[in-house]
Amino acid sequence: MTNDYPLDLSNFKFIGRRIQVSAPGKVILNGEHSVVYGKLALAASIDLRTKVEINEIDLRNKLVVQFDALRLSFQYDIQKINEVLLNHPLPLDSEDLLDRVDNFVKLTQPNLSPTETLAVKAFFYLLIGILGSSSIQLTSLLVTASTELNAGAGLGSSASFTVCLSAALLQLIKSKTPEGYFSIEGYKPITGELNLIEFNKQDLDWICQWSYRAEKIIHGTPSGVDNTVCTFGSVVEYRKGSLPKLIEATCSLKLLLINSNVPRETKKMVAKVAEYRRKYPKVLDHLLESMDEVSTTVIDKMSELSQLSGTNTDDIKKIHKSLAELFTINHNLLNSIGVGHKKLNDIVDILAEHGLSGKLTGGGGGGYAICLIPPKFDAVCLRQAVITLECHGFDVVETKLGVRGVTLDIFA
Ligand SMILES: Nc1ncnc2c1ncn2[C@@H]1O[C@H](COP(=O)(O)OP(=O)(O)O)[C@@H](O)[C@H]1O
Ligand SMILES: C[C@@](O)(CCOP(=O)(O)O)CC(=O)O
Repeated sequence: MTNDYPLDLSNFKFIGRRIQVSAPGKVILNGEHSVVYGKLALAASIDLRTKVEINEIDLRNKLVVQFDALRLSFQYDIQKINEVLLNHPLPLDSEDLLDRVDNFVKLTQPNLSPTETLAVKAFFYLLIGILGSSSIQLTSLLVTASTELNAGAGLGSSASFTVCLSAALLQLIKSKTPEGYFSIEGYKPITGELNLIEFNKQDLDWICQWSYRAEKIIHGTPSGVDNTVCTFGSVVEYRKGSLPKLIEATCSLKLLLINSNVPRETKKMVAKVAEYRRKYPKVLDHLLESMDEVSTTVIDKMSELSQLSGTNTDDIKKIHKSLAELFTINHNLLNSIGVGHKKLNDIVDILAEHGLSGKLTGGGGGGYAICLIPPKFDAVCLRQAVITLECHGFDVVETKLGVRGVTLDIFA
């Protein structure tokens, strides 16, 4: 199969449903990697989004797909997909579905790069699992994904992508089966009034669950924090197996996102920590436990911060100093478990020279670092820090935290 990127989208005539959804990326403020082992993490959505569109098109018997972030386009005959993947539908939680998709992608697109393969597998897994759990037939579709996030850099691009795909496919089946029932046994019916204007709590729970399953393909053993934040948005206290808790206070925090421009893959970094833990279980468990303590202390400090009024300037300063120190401790702990990088340390050093504190975020080994900007921080000094970082080849953007989760932006 050839890569036809970029497709001339004006060649397609839209004839039926038009669905566009978007979901934010995320930053982990504290607790990356330790969260995989059941420790506490604090994460927040950011103001950079992924967008997925599904359009029914006037092109007989074709599924056309384009992923801008990977500069990848491909087309399939629907008949082939039906024969191999959909004729005997399997629910999303079936191991056999994963094997079926694996073989299908290997056979039909053997020349994809490893990153492309992961994205294409996640796509087919969701498409087949979700459509296969409903009574609707696959019709000719154009599916496009684009993003403001740098993929594979620690800002949750993969979760943002799988959340959007899950949401767009859910909207498709909701709009085509107004009775709102999945047809496969074992799937609970969507109950309550059918709402085609926005996603309700029950929809969001499905989207979150499905994207978690697809994240497993891309990540290996995801903790679930990324898909939770990308689905629900906000600032979230997250521990695997417990209900996520929203934290309001941190929404006013400002953050710099600094791209080290060093490529890496989350899956490999998570595997590296697992290997360290296998070799040195006691050492690693103590380090992971310390990360848990860091997250707990940060959450306590943020809750103290939310109780102070704007006039307690000394107390506010003191808490921000503690948050900065805890960021540094967290960064050093992440270095100790093997997910640091020299460039990330350079970023943290440059920030420190300007009176700021930073840490790596997400999978590490490259990708992004983050820096909390204390309130009333000297604007000239902040500008200087940004200029110095840029002179060293790092890209810097300021972002808002705690934005909305997945949204239905167009439905026609
Ligand atoms: N917008 C997108 N379109 C297609 N695939 C994507 C997109 N965003 C992420 N991916 C997939 O997710 C992988 C990156 O995941 P990961 O290494 O976890 O990084 P991140 O920290 O950005 O989530 C990419 O290599 C690709 O396979
Ligand atoms: C390392 C980890 O804690 C976060 C990964 O974040 P990202 O995919 O690199 O954005 C893994 C996880 O929580 O699943």
